[in-house]
Amino acid sequence: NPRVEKAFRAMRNLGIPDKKTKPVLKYLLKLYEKKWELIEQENYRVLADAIFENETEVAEQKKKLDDAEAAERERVEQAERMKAIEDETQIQEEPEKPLKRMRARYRDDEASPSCVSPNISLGGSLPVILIKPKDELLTDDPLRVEVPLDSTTPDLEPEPPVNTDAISPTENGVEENDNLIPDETVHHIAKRQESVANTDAISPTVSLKTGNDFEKETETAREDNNRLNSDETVDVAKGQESAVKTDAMSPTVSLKTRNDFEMETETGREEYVNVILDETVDIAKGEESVVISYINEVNSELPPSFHYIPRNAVFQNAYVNFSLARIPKENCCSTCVGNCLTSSSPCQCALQTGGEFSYTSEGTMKEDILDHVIETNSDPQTCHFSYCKECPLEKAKAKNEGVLGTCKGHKERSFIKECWLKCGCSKKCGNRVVQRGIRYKLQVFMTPAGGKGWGLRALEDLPKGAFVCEFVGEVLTCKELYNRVSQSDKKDEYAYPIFLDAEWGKESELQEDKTLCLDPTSYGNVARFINHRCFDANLVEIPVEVENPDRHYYHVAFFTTRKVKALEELTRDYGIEFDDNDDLIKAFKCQCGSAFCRFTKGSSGSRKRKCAQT
Ligand SMILES: C[S@@+](CC[C@H](N)C(=O)[O-])C[C@H]1O[C@@H](n2cnc3c(N)ncnc32)[C@H](O)[C@@H]1O
Repeated sequence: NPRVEKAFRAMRNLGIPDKKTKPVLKYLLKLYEKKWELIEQENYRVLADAIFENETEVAEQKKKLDDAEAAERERVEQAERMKAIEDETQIQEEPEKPLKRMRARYRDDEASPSCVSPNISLGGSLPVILIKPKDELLTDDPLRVEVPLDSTTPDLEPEPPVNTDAISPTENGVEENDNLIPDETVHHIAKRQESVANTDAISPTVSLKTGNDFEKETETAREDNNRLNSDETVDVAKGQESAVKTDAMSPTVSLKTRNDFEMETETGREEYVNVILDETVDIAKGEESVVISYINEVNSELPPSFHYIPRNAVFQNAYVNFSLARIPKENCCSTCVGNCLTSSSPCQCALQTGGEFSYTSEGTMKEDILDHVIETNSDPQTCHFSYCKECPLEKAKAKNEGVLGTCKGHKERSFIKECWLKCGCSKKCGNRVVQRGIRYKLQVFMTPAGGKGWGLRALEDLPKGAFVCEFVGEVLTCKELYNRVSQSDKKDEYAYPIFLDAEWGKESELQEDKTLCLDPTSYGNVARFINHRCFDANLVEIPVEVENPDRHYYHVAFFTTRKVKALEELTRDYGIEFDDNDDLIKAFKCQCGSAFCRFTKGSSGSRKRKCAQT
């Protein structure tokens, strides 16, 4: 059946192996009474969501069953111990004769054959514990019954045999390479527990609905995600606690609860159990609110080793000081309640950015603000630069080269100012987007052969102005970065750092510990996989002020410059100049494919480079 094959192919493209797709597809076909169009719409979204949700639910059930098994084993062992004690005690309670016999035996062996104290009395009535045969069910949970998939769902449309050659290399990679991984601390393969913890936030109580209901629900959940819930005002934690998780919850539909399943056919249960057995791969090791999978359909390479961190971490000498005292009153909206975006007049935080919030109520960046940033990036004439008297970058280079070069200029940037701790609003306030973390499903994937190595893409369509992820790494001083890179024998493998240089040129005396950059090479997040594209990249980096009014340190966030389709590679302009041999990290041979590629056309000067850096 070509429709079955198409569905498998669509799921493979999302990194979902056929063996996971098969049971859920069967289930949905049955549920939707073979109305394929409900499954096929939005590029098989119902199917993909059901697989993701099913995995979580099933993993939880598996854990419960494992716990029940362990408890049962413990009960059995306890029963055996009690039985042994009872036997011993009965011996002691026998009349004189056997007791004497025992004494005589002790004397002979000069050691007690038993550790039972003569004082122990069990009162004669031990509980009766039935020991079940080993292969019997240890719980009465029908989900334990594992039946081969092939014997299920007689009413599924006939399928063509699955081509095992075409099975996703991810699946093979996981199974075959799992035990080759030497270090548990690296991110390669998240263990099942991590994925369970990570998807905790997904409600198991939502049932699958038919087509329209499903769409409505998805839509509503997405809106809920982005809009303020009016009840927040009564939430003492202002949504900072569990809401952090639910915030980021994927607005999709879960498979049924166990009870629902019990009411289903035998088939439903069998499929449910079979999905348990698959490992989930999460590059983020459960650190994000969404699972970040990886897939390699090109070769057998695994993603590079690094420590996944969801937030920046200071390496050593960088001066990054967050304290409530350092945030002046006028930099926060302490009297606000709920959602600042819905207030009739701009709050203090909005006043920091000209009285206007940067975000829409849907959680995307406002189009005019975004367009302005994109325009200034692409048009060198509109860029404004400030120049350092003694540029920290040049000073750091001079340590190696002995000559102090002149500052090439630092672009003046438009900042986003988000609400933070000292603000009165809720965590769900519409002016808190970047700090709530990744919410779209992302995937690390191997770009086509001979290309750019690993890249990043989304598994769902993204609107224009969507926040994709932050650029997270170690916070280093320029000096530390230069020392680190110049001493490294793997200069080519450096993930491009970002300099937090928005204020550098404005200060006459810039302290060394305040000239900062972010290096994601060893400690970073998913942004370290974003490849470069000259000028017309679909992501733009925007500085975000969150917890610190001091612009020596800020966050760097990536937003989409236009609508981006699911599976399209996400790219950013690194701002490198390909003919600049002066750079510490050597430029690569650019394969971005852009009509404006600076590598193929020859680099056109430092101003363009600085513009592209945002
Ligand atoms: C920040 S990493 C991006 C992730 C990287 N592709 C990987 O496999 O880990 C930067 C490296 O990716 C490669 N890269 C990024 N953009 C590229 C492009 N447009 N053309 C060729 N290689 C690129 C270069 O090797 C570069 O040093």
